[in-house]
Amino acid sequence: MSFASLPVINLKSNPDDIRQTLLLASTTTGFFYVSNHELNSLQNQMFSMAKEFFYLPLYEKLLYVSNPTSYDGYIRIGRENLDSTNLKLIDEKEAFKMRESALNRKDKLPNIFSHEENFKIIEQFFRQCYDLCMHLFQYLAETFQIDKDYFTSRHKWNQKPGVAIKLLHYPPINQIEQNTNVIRAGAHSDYGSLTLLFQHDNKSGLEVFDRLKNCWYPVEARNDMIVVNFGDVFEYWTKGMIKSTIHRVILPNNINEQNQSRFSIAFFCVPNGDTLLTPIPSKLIENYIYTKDEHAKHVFNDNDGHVLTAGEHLQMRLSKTHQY
Ligand SMILES: O=C(O)CCC(=O)C(=O)O
Ligand SMILES: [Fe+2]
Repeated sequence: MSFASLPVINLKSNPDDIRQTLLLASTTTGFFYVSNHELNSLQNQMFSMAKEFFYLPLYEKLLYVSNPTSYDGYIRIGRENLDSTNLKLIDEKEAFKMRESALNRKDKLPNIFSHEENFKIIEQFFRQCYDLCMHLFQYLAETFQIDKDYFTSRHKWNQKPGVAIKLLHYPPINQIEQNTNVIRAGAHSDYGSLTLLFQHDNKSGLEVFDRLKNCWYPVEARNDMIVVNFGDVFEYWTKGMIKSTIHRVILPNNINEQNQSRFSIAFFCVPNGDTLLTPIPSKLIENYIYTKDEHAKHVFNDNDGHVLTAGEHLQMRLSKTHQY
């Protein structure tokens, strides 16, 4: 398993192979590709919709601006800066975030998303991303020799804070003011349990950080494969055995790509809010020697003995990266 070429989980391969690759990927790179999934056409429809939204004039997008209680809605450039260790670094991206509860408040969504056909696509996309995560969780539970429903029972659909979709647009960099300290998405780990990342038009820029070698590796953008990564929750649940790998999106150095937008879509799977971030009851974890990792400072900060819940952790991380 290497960061230079991320492992691939072929969903149509045999379950033993899937379990084995999943265990290796989760404990080494924390990132892998999923091939042979069934989200291709939905994903393309989601990208068309996202483009239509981001090309609206700013004043229209601002009608749906996100707020510090829910963090849902439109996030304008500079308002979410993912590297919370470098407050001067600005993320040149705009985003639109919807939690699954947005599906119950259709009238509050921009017309592009509430329009009947598009709304159906969003619903299906939510559901299929969620089902894919649950499927991977069952394999993972088997790998760790715990109850098959251990993870899925902590991710009940329709419970707070709820899974979320984030549409992302990174504008062409010739539109960026000179002399500013910018990146497309600052270095960060994800806050939930699992993230599905859909890339588009083969636009590169995503990089993953190898803690052992202390260097960054590019992740090839593949339209046909989903990039999947583990978030902080699994790092807590497994005493650091599963890695919540740090990643970022850099500005392109290729002049062609500099003049173009980059679009991506993230699906964030998060456990139900009251889920405790205590180690899973697996023999593999019991025997695992917990080493406090310098790169997991964001995860293992001192909580004075208080056991965090997934909801508290999420809120804490969100409040550090959003400016209002
Ligand atoms: O746009 C990308 O490729 C990555 C985005 C990301 O990592 C995030 O929003 O958490
Ligand atoms: Fe991320």
